[in-house]
Amino acid sequence: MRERLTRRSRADSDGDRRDGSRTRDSSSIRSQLKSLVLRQNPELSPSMFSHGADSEDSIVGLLKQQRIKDRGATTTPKSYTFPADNPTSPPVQDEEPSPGYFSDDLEADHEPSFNTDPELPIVKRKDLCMIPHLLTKYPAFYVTDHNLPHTPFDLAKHVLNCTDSEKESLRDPQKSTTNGYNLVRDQGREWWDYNPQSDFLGPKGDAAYEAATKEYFNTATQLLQDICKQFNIVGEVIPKEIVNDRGYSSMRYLRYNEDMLETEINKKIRKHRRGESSESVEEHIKEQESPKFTFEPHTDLDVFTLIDSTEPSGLYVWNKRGKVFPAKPVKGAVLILAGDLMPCYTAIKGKSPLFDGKDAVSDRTVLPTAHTVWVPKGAGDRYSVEVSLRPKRNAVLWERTINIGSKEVMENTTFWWLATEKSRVDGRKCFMVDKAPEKKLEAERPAGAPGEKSVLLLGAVMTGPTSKFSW
Ligand SMILES: O=C(O)CCC(=O)C(=O)O
Ligand SMILES: [Fe+2]
Repeated sequence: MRERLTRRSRADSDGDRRDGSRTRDSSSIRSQLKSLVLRQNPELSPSMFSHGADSEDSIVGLLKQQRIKDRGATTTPKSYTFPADNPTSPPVQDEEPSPGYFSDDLEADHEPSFNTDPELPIVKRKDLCMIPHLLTKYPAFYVTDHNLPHTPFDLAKHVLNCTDSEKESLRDPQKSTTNGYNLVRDQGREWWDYNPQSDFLGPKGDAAYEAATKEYFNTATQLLQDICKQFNIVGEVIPKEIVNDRGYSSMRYLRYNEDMLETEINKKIRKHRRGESSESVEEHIKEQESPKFTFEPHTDLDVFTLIDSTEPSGLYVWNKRGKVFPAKPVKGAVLILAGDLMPCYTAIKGKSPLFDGKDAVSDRTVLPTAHTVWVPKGAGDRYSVEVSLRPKRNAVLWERTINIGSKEVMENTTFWWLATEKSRVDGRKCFMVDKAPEKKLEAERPAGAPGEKSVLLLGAVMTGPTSKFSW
C-alpha cells in the first residue's frame, strides 16, 4: 500500500548555481537590449548604458546595482547567467512552419497563416491552431481579430490615478500582493489586481468598473483557454481542468509611474545631501539620468499570459537562444506569453522538468517566456493590462513514487508548491535550466530549513552546456 504525499512547499538549497560567471550569451542579450532600446529611443545617449564598475553589464548592471542598494549589501552580488546559445541549431527566423503545417490536424476550411511584422508572429484567432508549433520557435505571439472588448486602459488609469488614500483603501486586508492595490516605489511601478478567488477591492461603489473588469477577465481567460485547446487536438496535453475552469487566474492593471520614480530619486538625493548616504552625488545624478529597468527579467507563474499596453513601449522578450524581440503594443492585437507551467505540460512523455531537468525537454517543449519591461525615464507613464491563466492551487503537476526509508510513497507536486518555491527565490524570478540533483529533492527534507536559500530547479528549459537561466 502506498501512502500519498502532496508536495506543497519546500525549499531547495543550491547556492552554487548562482555563481557562474557571465557568459558570451549574457552579453549578447544585453547588447541586443541596448541596441533595441536605442533604436526605439534615439534621443538616449549610448553612454547611458554605462554605469560605474558595471558598465559592461549595461542594463543588467543597473538592475544589479539597484538590488545591491535595495538590500544594503556591501559585496558584489553573484553574477547573472543567461540562456545558452545553441550554435548547432538553425536561426529562429529560418524555422517558420511551412504553410499548412497543421492542416492534417484540423478541419479548418482555410490555410492557417501568420505574419511576422513586427518580428513576433501575429496570428488571427481563427488560426490559433498554429500556436503549439509557433511557440516552439518564437517566445511570444500576438493575436488579432480576437473579439475581446477594448483593453480597459481607462479602468487602469482610473484606479491607478486615485488619491494615495483611496489607493490605500484598495489594499488587501491580508496584504496580498495579488489582490487589490500594491506598489514598488523605487521602481516606479504600481498595480491593481483582480483575483476572483478574493474579495473585490475595486473603487468603492463603482459597479461599472467591476462589471467591465470582470467582463475583460472572462473574455481574455476564454481566449487563453482556447489557446490551450490547440495543444489538445491529438491528446490531452494541457489538463482539461485548465481548459474548463479559470482556477486561480487573475488580472492586473499596471502603471509605470514617472512621478513616483522622480520622487524616489529626489528623496535619495536629499538624503545624500543630509549626509545620510555614503553614495556619491555623481552616482545619484547618473541614476537620475539613467534609463531604467522597471520590471526585472522574469517568467510568469501561469500557463499563459495575455498582455496589452500603452506607449511608451517597453516590453522585451527573448527566446531560448538569447534572441531579444521588442514586444511593442500592436493596434488591435494582444500579446501572449508562455508561462512557467508550459514546460511541465509539453515535456517529453513520462518525464518532468521538475525532476528530470533538461532531459524532459524536446524541441516540441514550450518554454516559459523570459521578459522584462524597460521604460526610459522621461518617456511618460506606461500602462499595461495583463491576464494570467492559472490552474487551481491544488492542481497536480506531477505524480511520482519515491522511497522514504523503506516506504514507497506516492508524491504529488502541486501548482501551489511551485508558486511557493518561486516566491521564496530572492531576486530571481526566472526558472533556471538545470538538471535537478535528485538527492536535493528528497521529500523528507523539512520545508524552509534554517539557512537555506531557495533556488528553483524547475525550468529545464535551455539547451547548451552553460544552460542555466538566472538573474
Ligand atoms: O507591463 C508589462 O508589459 C508586463 C508586466 C509583467 O511582466 C508582469 O506583470 O508579470
Ligand atoms: Fe511578467
